Amino acid sequence: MELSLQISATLPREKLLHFPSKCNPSKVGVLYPRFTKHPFRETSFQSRNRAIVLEKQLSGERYDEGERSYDREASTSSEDSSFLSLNEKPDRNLALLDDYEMEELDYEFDPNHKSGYVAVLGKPNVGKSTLSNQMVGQKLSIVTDKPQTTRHRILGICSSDEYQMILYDTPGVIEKKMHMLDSMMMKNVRSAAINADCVLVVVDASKVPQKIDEVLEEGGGSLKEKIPTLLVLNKKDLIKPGEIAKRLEWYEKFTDVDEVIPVSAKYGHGVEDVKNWILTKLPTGPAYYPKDIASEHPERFFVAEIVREKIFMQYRDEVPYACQVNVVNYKTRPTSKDFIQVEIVVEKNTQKIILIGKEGKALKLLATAARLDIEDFLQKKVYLEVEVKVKDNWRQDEGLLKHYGYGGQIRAL
Ligand SMILES: Nc1nc2c(ncn2[C@@H]2O[C@H](COP(=O)(O)OP(=O)(O)OP(=O)(O)O)[C@@H](O)[C@H]2O)c(=O)[nH]1
Repeated sequence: MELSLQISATLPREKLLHFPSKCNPSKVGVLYPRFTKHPFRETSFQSRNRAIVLEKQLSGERYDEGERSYDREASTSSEDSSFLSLNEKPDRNLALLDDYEMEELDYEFDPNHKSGYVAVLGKPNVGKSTLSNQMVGQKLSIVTDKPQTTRHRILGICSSDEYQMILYDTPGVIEKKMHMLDSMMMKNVRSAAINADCVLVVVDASKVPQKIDEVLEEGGGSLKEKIPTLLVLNKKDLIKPGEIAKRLEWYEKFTDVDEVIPVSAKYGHGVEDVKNWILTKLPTGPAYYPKDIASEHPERFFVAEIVREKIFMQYRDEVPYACQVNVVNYKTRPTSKDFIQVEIVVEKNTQKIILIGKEGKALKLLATAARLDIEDFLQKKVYLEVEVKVKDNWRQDEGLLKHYGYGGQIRAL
């Protein structure tokens, strides 16, 4: 029989001060509030294409392949509007505005404006998410002290008046692929570098230096042209200055990268140098996305990620890795708190029992910690309901994995 327990997140904030000793809340900063992305907002290239297609449809004129991509999107979106593709890099030309749009949007064309895609690669736990979050200026990827917490490519957007960098924070490159989930995650890593204008390979400075061939191979080995590559020597705060110089020398000598920059992503040291290096590699061109958005992912994606982060903080060993978090219902209610229903899928009943805890206490603690962060992120009060379900071997089930968003698409509605 399917055992099920629903918990609403109503523990008072004070109770949260008593986290179990194994989790360290200070490791996870809350930086959500500046997020301004609306999930259904069109990007400039989408709106431009929509205008062209509609205009040509009205006049009976044929439209070309590039333009038709909007049309296809429009026709599939009515049947399957709940999915958002993460694989395609938009055509740079489509981001260009015509004279009419420039006037309409009061847009001044800057011929020196730079824009492009940056893939952030590296082994698990080296600090890729921390670096990406620092660059974007807010927390988009979950950061924990456990390896392999990032499961999706997170598209973070870092804009200023002069540039727009689109960052793909990827799951760490893993050698042993234990589950189909691992293989599907690696597939996403591969396509990240294929789409990139430059690549950052992040390594942990506190560890013995290692060749990065495998990381580069997973990240885009089949590419004919070499993409400009920066080696980011992260966690420099953990070693002595003399050691940093030795590591730097080793990586310059034994890897085929264009430059090595030591940083401490956690404390923001050297992050500006990384940005400056990227700027020298990005082509000139207009912004791909409106300047005020920080991610292409919809809010519900981040809600699920926040719950997942809290699971990593609160539970031990294999349990967090066996959890999949899905937002199954998300209702915005203008006159009361938003209603969010989340399911946590685990593989075994024993994991479910651990998640729920004695008299449901552990799940209640988890739900409350998640609710507080979700409220910070959304900047409004929510009613959060959390349910735990068992789905045998979900990490090996291709159909389920695609449904959960590991096939390059995520649910947007
Ligand atoms: N001391 C120190 N710790 C850091 C630094 N950057 C990241 N960390 C810590 O390293 C751990 C892993 O960081 P993440 O950013 O989650 O690493 P990741 O490479 O994205 O990990 P995966 O999700 O496994 O791919 C966290 O505990 C971070 O706080 C740094 O510059 N200095």
